[in-house]
Amino acid sequence: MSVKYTAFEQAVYTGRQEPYENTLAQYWYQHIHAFEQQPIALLGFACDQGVNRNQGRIGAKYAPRIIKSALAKLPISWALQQRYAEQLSALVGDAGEIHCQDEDRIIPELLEQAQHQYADSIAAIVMQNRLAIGIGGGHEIAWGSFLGLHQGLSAQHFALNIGVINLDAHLDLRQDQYATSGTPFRQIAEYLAASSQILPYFCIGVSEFANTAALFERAKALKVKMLSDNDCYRLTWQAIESQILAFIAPLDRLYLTIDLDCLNAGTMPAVSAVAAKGLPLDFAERCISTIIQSGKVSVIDIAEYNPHYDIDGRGAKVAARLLALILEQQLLNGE
Ligand SMILES: N=CN[C@@H](CCC(=O)O)C(=O)O
Ligand SMILES: [Mn+2]
Ligand SMILES: [Mn+2]
Repeated sequence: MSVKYTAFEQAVYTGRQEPYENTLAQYWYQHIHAFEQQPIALLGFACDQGVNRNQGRIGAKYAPRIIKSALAKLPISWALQQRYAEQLSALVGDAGEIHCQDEDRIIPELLEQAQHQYADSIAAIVMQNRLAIGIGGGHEIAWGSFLGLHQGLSAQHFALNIGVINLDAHLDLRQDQYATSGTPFRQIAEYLAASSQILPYFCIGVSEFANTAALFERAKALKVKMLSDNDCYRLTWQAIESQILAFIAPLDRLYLTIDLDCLNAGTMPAVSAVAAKGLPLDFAERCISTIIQSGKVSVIDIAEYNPHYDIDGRGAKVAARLLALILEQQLLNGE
């Protein structure tokens, strides 16, 4: 029962062999290597402790390896190849995984240790001015991602007006006896409140049927900006985009976190808390593209994929597609 670090594993990155194709037949597995100086770093957070403490269905600790392996098999777009030509292998690095080795039991302090170790690695990436992409694990990854970003920016004395955008059916503002996958944004808000700062927090996709009135009351007290799952279906994209842009405008930096249970269950069956309604994948992708195009995103994570509940690997494909979209948007940004 301890926290363990494992480095980049070449064996995760395999895919089709196409020796008879032309040179445009390129896949991510051919171009992701150990993290050194690449502009984007992937960091796994293999952890079930947060979901277990939150009375959920465990299994998310297996996610980082499976999601990386699914990403490995996706092709690299024409646009990226045109832009980067011979440099494709210098774009994305794998910084390994932090494992919260909890043996499926609730263990005091172990999650906290894992979150701090993960945060330190995120901070190191942020200090190199690279984009850090965390792959959970449950949504307890969010406390580590934010802490890492905050520490990384503080160490460089950079502006700390950091906003959080969370694509999620849940507010994750729970009050509990300890940190869980349901508490990260309350933890962040309290951390900032200790230095009299307010957390700019925008939750997109929040469901009235998946959060108690106590949570909505806390969200109101913390001035959380929300778009409900119904809003996401019923408002025009123009109205939603303008809300996202208005939220981002006054901020210096952004932390984007994607809880996969924001998606409809057909698209994303592989989560602890399956959505009864859930957002369309296209909507989530539009939001993600708009947010990345702001150029302010320093840390992104994807949380809650649980392979135990996947159907024919479709959840892994969706998670990998979102990751590939993030890589593409970030790398083509500023064109
Ligand atoms: N990551 C957090 N998730 C949800 C889980 C809800 C559930 O298990 O039903 C939350 O705490 O609200
Ligand atoms: Mn959720
Ligand atoms: Mn969540």
